[in-house]
Amino acid sequence: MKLSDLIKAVSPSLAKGVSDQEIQGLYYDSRIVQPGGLFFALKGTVADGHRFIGLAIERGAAAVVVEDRSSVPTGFPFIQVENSRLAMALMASAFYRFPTRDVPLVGITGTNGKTTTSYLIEGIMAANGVKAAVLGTVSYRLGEMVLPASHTTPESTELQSIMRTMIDGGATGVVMEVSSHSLDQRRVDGCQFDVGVFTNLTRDHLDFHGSMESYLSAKLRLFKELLQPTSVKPTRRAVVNLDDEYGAAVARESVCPVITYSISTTGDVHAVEIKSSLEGISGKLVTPAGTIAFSSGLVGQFNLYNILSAVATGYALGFPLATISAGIANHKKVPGRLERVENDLGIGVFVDYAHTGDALENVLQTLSELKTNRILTVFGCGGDRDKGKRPIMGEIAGRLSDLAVITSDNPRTEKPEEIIAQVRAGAAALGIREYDRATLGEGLRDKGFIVVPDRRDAIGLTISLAEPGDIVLLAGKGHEDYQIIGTTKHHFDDREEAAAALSLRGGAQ
Ligand SMILES: CC(=O)N[C@H]1[C@@H](OP(=O)(O)OP(=O)(O)OC[C@H]2O[C@@H](n3ccc(=O)[nH]c3=O)[C@H](O)[C@@H]2O)O[C@H](CO)[C@@H](O)[C@@H]1O[C@H](C)C(=O)N[C@@H](C)C(=O)N[C@H](CCC(=O)O)C(=O)O
Ligand SMILES: Nc1ncnc2c1ncn2[C@@H]1O[C@H](COP(=O)(O)OP(=O)(O)OP(=O)(O)O)[C@@H](O)[C@H]1O
Ligand SMILES: N[C@H](CCC[C@H](N)C(=O)O)C(=O)O
Ligand SMILES: [Mg+2]
Repeated sequence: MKLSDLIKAVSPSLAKGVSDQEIQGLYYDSRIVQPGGLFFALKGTVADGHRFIGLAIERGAAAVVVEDRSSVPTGFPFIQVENSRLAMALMASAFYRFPTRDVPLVGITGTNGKTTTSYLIEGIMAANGVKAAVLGTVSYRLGEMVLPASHTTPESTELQSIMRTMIDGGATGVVMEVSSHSLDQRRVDGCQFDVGVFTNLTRDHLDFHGSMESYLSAKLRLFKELLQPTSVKPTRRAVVNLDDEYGAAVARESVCPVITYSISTTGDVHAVEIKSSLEGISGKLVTPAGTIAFSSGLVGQFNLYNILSAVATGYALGFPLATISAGIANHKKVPGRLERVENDLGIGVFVDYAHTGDALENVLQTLSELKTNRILTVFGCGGDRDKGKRPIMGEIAGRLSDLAVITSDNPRTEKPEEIIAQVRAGAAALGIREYDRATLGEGLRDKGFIVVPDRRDAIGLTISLAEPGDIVLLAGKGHEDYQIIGTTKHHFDDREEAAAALSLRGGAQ
């Protein structure tokens, strides 16, 4: 695409040397620039991309997009903009021929439930003959075409490129998770959403956002700015969880019509006659278009919320009720979300991605309502992430489990023992018993917790202790097949570790 065409996507404050040069690709990392590329200088949290302009030019960049032109060599073509990330998102959309103009696009934001909701919406779309590309934490996927996910929401250049590839490859719809980081960093500003979904807002990522207010305002961008009607998509909808503390604010701030959902009758979409067990949830869905029965293999009240958000989205997209209900029944299994590790020992082993206080509380609450015996929880907190959630998660795991096993979860560049000490403080403050291996060897007599820093060891120990009827929850890593220590990813999969520990007892299936 010619630079003179690409520049039309933005309103530069100044541009020099822009002509018909053919742009071969878009780059924000100087280290991978190819000849003929357009380099965006981004001011990051660690480095300032403007420092790497010289390097990008050496590697053959044809022009640069900058916020500050002082580091551009005299005579080199540049485009100066107020916000390089925003310019990159808009130009990426144009470069890849506006992928989201022609297909329905659903964006889901919120602290928890995005991945699960995206899989449910994929199922509803499929029941309506729409083949959806699903982009999020687990992978970037279109049917059998699966790309590994670097981020929950990729950077705009990757995002637009992936969507273009998937649409050309047969996608007729796109469902994507929209993380708060991506809203803050303008990764999705080149997207034309049809529906924006708000699931909930609870504590997470305060290392990045600083406060709940700024975390909320990042999420609100989707509803206040990105759902403005345009000539291409004049009818847009917001789908909002009215039961969440911040739901009313999101509904009030939305610039398009809002469809609310709730587990009480206050929501435009709600559910009645609910039956819930370890096998799943069933009942009736009430929508402005009528009422219909539903049944799902998903477990727990939090998943009822995910079902309601997906149903409200199906309704917002104008799908018939019967297809919505069929889609809910047939959705693709969500990897690592209350995923059962089968065994012959009568132990309920579940791998789950709960890595926030709210998620952990929800999943443990759900399991404790459904349990027949004890709950043993293995969990940790990620390094280089929100430190404040650590004691909170320690307290929740200690309070809602018979035994909480505190271990490591992606320590990254932090010292595992320091992370663990912060988690431990929350459990210890409950005044429950702290075990060590020797005292635990005598049996789990009282409710308590134990620190086992090595995750493999922690899983092995916990499974060796479990009795028939117990529930073992392995929380925090879900679908992840790695443990990040320092900056290196080592293969590690909770599901494989659990199966190995079960087979030591002769119980793996
Ligand atoms: C905190 C955060 O979101 N960081 C993202 C951010 O990096 P940054 O601002 O720190 O970048 P930086 O290192 O300061 O560098 C600034 C610029 O200089 C460039 N550079 C740097 C070095 C060099 O030699 N040459 C060069 O050009 C960099 O490519 C970058 O463009 O911009 C980068 C480029 O887009 C992202 O890859 C990076 O994601 C990092 C890897 C990350 O871990 N992000 C996580 C926290 C994240 O985004 N998570 C969310 C959601 C999680 C959830 O909801 O659970 C997600 O959507 O995945
Ligand atoms: N609606 C919900 N409310 C609260 N907790 C939930 C909800 N749905 C799922 N959870 C819990 O949160 C965990 C993560 O769920 P899911 O992956 O769907 O959320 P997510 O928003 O995509 O998370 P992430 O931001 O990390 O990608 C689940 O494993 C479960 O424990
Ligand atoms: N996308 C989230 C996932 C956290 C999962 C947990 N296993 C951890 O590493 O903290 C993040 O990067 O904060
Ligand atoms: Mg997710």
